[in-house]
Amino acid sequence: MTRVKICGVTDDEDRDAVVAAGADAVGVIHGVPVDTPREVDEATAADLVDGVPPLVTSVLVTMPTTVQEAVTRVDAVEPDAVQVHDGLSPAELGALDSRITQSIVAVVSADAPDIADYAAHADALLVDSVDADGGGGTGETHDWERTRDLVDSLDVPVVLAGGLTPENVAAAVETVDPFAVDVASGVESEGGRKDHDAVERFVRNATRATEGSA
Ligand SMILES: O=C(O)c1ccccc1N[C@@H]1O[C@H](COP(=O)(O)O)[C@@H](O)[C@H]1O
Repeated sequence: MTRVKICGVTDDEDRDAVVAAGADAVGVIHGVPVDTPREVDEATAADLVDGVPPLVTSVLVTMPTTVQEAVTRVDAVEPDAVQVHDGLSPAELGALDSRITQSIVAVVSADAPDIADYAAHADALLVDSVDADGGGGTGETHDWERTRDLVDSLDVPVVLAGGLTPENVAAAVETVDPFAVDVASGVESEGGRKDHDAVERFVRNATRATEGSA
């Protein structure tokens, strides 16, 4: 069954709507050196994570430049998992793993040369359409067939992200058969605000596609 993560909530109302829609995971973005309306400050990130109920996974999405920076953010926000975009090498992810109890989701571009190295040092891989600054939230899709190959060849869970919407998520699930799908800008009414109807449709369409392929 393909799970669903909705990323980039910025207030309690959107977080609660994402949970009510049936998402498996909620992403909070903090500590990213890119210009995005979805980033929140440390205190807001910690409050949003604190309000995620049991049995739903809270994910801190961040772009640290050092292991210590990642540890400091994880300790402050206390998520269930940390999603690391850019900045850390596979070996540094291994070092991070020894210093935190949270699961690590490593973000890679579908055409990166060192995907297997990241897979060896992470609990899951998130394959995204990464921009020139290493950030996500691009709203762009990538070659889903390449990600399907990763699903078939790697042992770690693979999360599909990049340009997903309520309209294309069913086709994405059918093509890639990922462990989970992840969306940020594709379910917004404006930058940083979730469209609750779109969130519900995204979760429903991803779930129905999963049931159809079972
Ligand atoms: O969403 C952002 O602004 C962002 C900024 C920096 C790093 C990661 C970010 N988001 C992640 O990118 C994926 C894909 O986003 P989209 O659906 O294409 O808009 C998103 O799921 C976040 O995990």
